[in-house]
Amino acid sequence: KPSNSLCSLLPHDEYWILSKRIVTPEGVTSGAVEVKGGTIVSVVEGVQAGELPQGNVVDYGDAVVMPGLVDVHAHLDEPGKEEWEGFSSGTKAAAAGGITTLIDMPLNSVPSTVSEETLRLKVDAAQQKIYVDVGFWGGLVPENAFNKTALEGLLNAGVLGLKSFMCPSGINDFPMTDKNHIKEGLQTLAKYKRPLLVHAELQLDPDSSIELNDGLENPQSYMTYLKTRPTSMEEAAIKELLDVAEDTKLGGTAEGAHLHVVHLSDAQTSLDLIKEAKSRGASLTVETCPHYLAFSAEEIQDGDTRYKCAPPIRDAANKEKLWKALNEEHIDMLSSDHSPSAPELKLLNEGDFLRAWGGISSLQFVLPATWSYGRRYGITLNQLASWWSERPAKLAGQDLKGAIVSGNHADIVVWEPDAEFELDENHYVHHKHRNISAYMGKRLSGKVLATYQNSKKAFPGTVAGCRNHCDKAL
Ligand SMILES: NC(=O)N[C@H]1NC(=O)NC1=O
Ligand SMILES: [Zn+2]
Ligand SMILES: [Zn+2]
Repeated sequence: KPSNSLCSLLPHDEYWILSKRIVTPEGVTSGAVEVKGGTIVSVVEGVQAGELPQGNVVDYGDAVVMPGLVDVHAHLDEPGKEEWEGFSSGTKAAAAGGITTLIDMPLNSVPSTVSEETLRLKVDAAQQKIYVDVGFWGGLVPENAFNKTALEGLLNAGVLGLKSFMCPSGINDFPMTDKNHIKEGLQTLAKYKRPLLVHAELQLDPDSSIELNDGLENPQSYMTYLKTRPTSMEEAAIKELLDVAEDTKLGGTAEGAHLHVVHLSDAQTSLDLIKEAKSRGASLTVETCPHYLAFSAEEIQDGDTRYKCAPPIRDAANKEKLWKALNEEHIDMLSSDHSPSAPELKLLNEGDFLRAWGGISSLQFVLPATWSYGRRYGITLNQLASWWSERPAKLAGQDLKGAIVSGNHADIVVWEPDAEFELDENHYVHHKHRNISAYMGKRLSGKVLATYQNSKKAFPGTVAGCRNHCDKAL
């Protein structure tokens, strides 16, 4: 149930969104998207405002009309960690950033979403608070991995798939899984034709970070942190995963299940291993996140723990390779991995990279961030729609989302690629804590003008002619 403080669009059940740049799977076209009862009825090519019923038309000129973003990886932290983020602040940030569907991760809230009961707590906590569509991943943890009844209960209760960690997650009630847990979990997922999302880092030598903690190296230097999580950790995890990925092939023991590697940072051997497994027929996809594409380790200032995340942001050469892999379709999609904490845990005063919370806060800015840094690599609007909408919708099993085609949900973002803005103190940020976001202080291009979700306008809330709760809207 969405928030009832949402502002509905125009006082019409049917309306047209007009633009010279509508991004459809066939390409960019000029015309109108016809919406009725929250569904896209048609894309009318070449039509002009004057040819449509007056009053029911919003003409956006040459602003881009694109499918709303589907963020398959965000941590909203409710219930239990309301002081970190929340359904209300998080989904307002999503709407303001052009995200119309967000799939919440099973950890960082208390309790973690690892059973039917804990999923109910999530759903209850979200009631009346959400401004965009929200779905949930469940957790695959040692406790439920060999318990088919428990996993089926969780899947029957509505999680869209499962997520597991191959290294310590930093959350006590979300322990890591090994290869055997994953192999077993995939058997159940096969029956439901659902994916397993994996945080693929494997700690080879647990002692290495202790040495660094002993003060031998400067904990305020990002390079020190980088040494604690080398690319070999991603490589080792992916190597183990590839074994079980074989099971997802046609005719394999887990045919129907799907493996998805979250937030890939290493664009070299780890990516090569993924490519190989794909070519052998494994049902496998991989995502990366805007922070790996926007920033590089060399430019992170000493003590600026806003940039601490796992896996870490690597060097500039790696960043170039990530863009190349995206452009060549070896990386399938993007996600935010919005993972904020209470500001105190970022230890911004001490600037200790080894002890600060690892997680990037970015939700509201992922579209302009991808565009601002990506336009230098010649990315197209259709690529953006594919990485941010079409493929993530498919991963989450949302067949009626992710593309502007008739019959789909009217989930739409309207944005202006050439409009620039400064993320300074005057910029309205909906995240619970603006100061911990890695993008604050940056200048970005790509301004979201409006976000439509089903029969509503989710952002901005105040619309001419709307008499519905505008005071409470965004
Ligand atoms: N628990 C949690 O959100 N961890 C995330 N943070 C991060 O930087 N990487 C993650 O997996
Ligand atoms: Zn992770
Ligand atoms: Zn995450």
